Amino acid sequence: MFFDILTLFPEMFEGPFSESIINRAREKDLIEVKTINIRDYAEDKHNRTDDTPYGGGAGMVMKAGPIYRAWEQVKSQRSVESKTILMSPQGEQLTQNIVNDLAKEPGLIIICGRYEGVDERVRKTIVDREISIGDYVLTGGEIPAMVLVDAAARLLTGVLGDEESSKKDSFYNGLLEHPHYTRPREFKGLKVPDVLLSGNHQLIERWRKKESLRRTLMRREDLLKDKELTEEDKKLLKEIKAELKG
Ligand SMILES: NC(=O)c1ccc(NCc2ccccc2)nc1
Repeated sequence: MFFDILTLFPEMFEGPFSESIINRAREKDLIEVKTINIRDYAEDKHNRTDDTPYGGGAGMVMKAGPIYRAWEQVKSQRSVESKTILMSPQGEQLTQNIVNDLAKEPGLIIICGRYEGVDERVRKTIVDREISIGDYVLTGGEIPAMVLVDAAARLLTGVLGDEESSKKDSFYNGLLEHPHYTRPREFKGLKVPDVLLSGNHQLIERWRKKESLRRTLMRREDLLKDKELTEEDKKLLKEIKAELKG
């Protein structure tokens, strides 16, 4: 899978993508990450990539021309079709389901806006999907782009070793993850739950499922609404609610 990232700050990607999992994935040719500097496609003598907003008001808007020309360039260099994503606060909220979909694409072109945003003609001509990583404004779309690349790349076969499997992920089955423990058995007077030491894998799986449901009920009841619950889930939830009544 390839990620062609259109940005004014390519060097921002050096650090995060030269470390750990993403780097290993790049070395194993599982992913290719290319950054394209939008400024290289500015055409006026001042190399402008932004300008003042029509209609007045504070701030600057990214010009459509340089983004469009950078986009044409990366498009022309890829033999397979790819979706173009704009990272922006006006986008649809990124969820694991959206990441699962996007990770199936052969590649993505990701536009990182700056300033107050990008000229609307960018959306109208080349953007297939506009995505937000949350309801807050950042100085640019670069960090959201890193989030999207990280979340998608880790789902690709071979990127995570089996010790880091993404299969049982919290959002993979629509629930929050159960508590995790590792050595030592006691830390600051807090013991590991006996069931986890029992070696009884059926009991352990039941405990994990129940704790996932408990945590989801306590922290993210909204996730429970979207999930089809199995008979076992319903039974465990009944137990949890009875325990909450004390
Ligand atoms: N919440 C997000 O995903 C996000 C994305 C980008 C961003 N800032 C750059 C920008 C602002 C407006 C329009 C397009 C890009 N801030 C937050």
